[in-house]
Amino acid sequence: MNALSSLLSPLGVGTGTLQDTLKLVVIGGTMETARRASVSAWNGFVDSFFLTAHFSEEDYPYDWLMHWLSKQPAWGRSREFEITTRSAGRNSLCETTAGDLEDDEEDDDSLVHGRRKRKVAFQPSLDTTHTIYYRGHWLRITRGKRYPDFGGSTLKISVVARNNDILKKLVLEAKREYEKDAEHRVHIFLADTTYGCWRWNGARQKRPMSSIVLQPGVKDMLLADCKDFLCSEEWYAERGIPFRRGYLLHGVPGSGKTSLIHSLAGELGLDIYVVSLSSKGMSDNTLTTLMGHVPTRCILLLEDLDAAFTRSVSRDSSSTGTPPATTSSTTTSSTSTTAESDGSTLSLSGLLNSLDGVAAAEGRLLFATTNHIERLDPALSRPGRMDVWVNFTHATKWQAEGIFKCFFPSKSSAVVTTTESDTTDPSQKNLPVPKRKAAAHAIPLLSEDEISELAKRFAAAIPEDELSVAALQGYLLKNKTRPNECVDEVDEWVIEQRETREKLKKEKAEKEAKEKKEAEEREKKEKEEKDAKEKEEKEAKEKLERKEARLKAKKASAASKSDSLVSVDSTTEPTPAPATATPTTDEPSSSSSSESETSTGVEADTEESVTSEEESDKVDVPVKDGAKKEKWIAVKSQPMPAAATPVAEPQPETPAVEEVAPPPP
Ligand SMILES: Nc1ncnc2c1ncn2[C@@H]1O[C@H](COP(=O)(O)OP(=O)(O)OP(=O)(O)O)[C@@H](O)[C@H]1O
Repeated sequence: MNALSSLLSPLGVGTGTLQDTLKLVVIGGTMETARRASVSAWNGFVDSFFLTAHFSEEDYPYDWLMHWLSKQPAWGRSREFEITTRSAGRNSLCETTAGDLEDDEEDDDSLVHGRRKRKVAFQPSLDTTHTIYYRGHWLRITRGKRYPDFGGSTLKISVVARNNDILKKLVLEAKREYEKDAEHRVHIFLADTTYGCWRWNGARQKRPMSSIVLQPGVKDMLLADCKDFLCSEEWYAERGIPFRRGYLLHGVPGSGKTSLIHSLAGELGLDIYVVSLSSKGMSDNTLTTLMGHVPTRCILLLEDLDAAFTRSVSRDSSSTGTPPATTSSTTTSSTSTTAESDGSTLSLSGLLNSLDGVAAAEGRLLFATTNHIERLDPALSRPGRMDVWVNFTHATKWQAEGIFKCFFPSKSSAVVTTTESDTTDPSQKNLPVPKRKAAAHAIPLLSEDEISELAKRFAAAIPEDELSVAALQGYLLKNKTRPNECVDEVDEWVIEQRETREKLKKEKAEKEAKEKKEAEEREKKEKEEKDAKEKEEKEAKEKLERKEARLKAKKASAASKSDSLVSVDSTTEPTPAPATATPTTDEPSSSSSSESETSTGVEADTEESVTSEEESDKVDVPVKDGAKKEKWIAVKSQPMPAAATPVAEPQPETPAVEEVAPPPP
């Protein structure tokens, strides 16, 4: 210590200060170690005594528990919140929590500037733990993230208990409550082709069956068939028939196909899984994966089945899937290009396999809708895949009357709060339940007789099977507060509709004719261009061939020339010494050919050049002094036997390759 104090004395630090600092360090360290030890001991204790259950956002129990938790006051009293206006999970029911801001809002349905007020809700933050007392047990509940980067919530519930009975009770209770609250909603799931999974798209209010007006018996038949199917699993199993049922709803647009499916889903308490076959990235594999992940009891909806066929859904790689008569080459090429460009490689066989292949889910009700049944491949619509076919037509008079009664409930039905009414008319059975809150607009309530009378008059004015039910609905919506005027003006409206339809038809025909004309012109132009190109190519080819022929001829003539020279040299008398020096062997031909090329063209050139070369052995060459001399060519490189070439006697003045002057005549 003395040594230490002597060491520190020059620095001005006293021994006492140092000691105090050391003491603080030791005490602090000890305390931190003790804290960590106790935390880890507590965690060990928790791990050994607590039962822990994990719930993932992708599965239903998560929704049940989130819904249950949202009703627990302790969950709402959390001291760390996320404030959100968005739905956290697939169940919009779970976004409201106890203690949310809605308590202060008087009217949920009130509108601000024509928009519904946004609901603001508290949600306990991620990674915070809440303790809730439930049936004599303390539950420790933590909401966490499944993947730190990609999101996806999980729920962890721990409880001190000997067995997991308490957790089972909790999940069952949460499920019951959820189902009770979700009773009036239909959940919609959409196919995500990127990840090959289903995404929750929203929960819609159930649509009463009574609001769908179809020909008598159609709704009842469908409902009974679906119910019968859902409770016949054993019957199917005993007979070895795959437990699936398919319904094909086909017919004109706006006739209630989709609405009926929504309504049936509500009535049967099923969720709807919608897949669009023409969506981007749809392939055989994706579809098979999606179909394999459809839950057992649900409605699988393939909307606008025929639309898939305009996107080259083919049974094999070469066919388009559409009946041959309707397949134009242009359509095929354009559709296949589109399919390739957006990565859609769905084939009809892939679709069929996914519907009833080994991996296809059982227990689901398959509904397919189409506006063009004639475009469907028979394999797709055969019994076993589509067991029940329902045709939807334009509105009949019966439907017109029914829909009018739906829009203008009579005094007596307006006060009925249940969905059952005692009228004998099936279209009046299960009239839509009156809204909980009075509508902003005042609908004059007429007596039942008055409404019946008006409905009959309305139906009489509607032409049979000419206008869609959706169109009638549009007209009634426009006149929802004026039942009498609505009927008075309906004749006028029908005329208007006809005129509009005619106009649209005419415009469409004109547009089509214009497009056709343009297409023809384009085709003609393309053909002309193609012909011109072909002609050009042909000419170029011919020119090339002629050139090649000329070259060949040149070569041949050169060869024959040298041969003939050799033979001439060897047989003729020796030539006297040349008068003038001559250029090399090819000089005469090249000069004459170039001359002819410029003057007479290619053919003349070829002939002339050949002729000139042929004649070049012996040409009358005008000599300066006017005397005509014969032109002789000798090739130096040609070895000539000494005995046979007396003319080749080397002359001292004669160059090696030269034009020799023939002997004077
Ligand atoms: N038979 C009907 N009964 C009641 N409402 C109908 C009926 N038909 C059509 N509608 C109304 O018309 C609108 C369009 O109906 P929906 O979408 O069901 O027709 P769709 O046949 O599926 O048409 P698309 O073939 O174009 O998809 C909806 O708002 C629906 O309320």
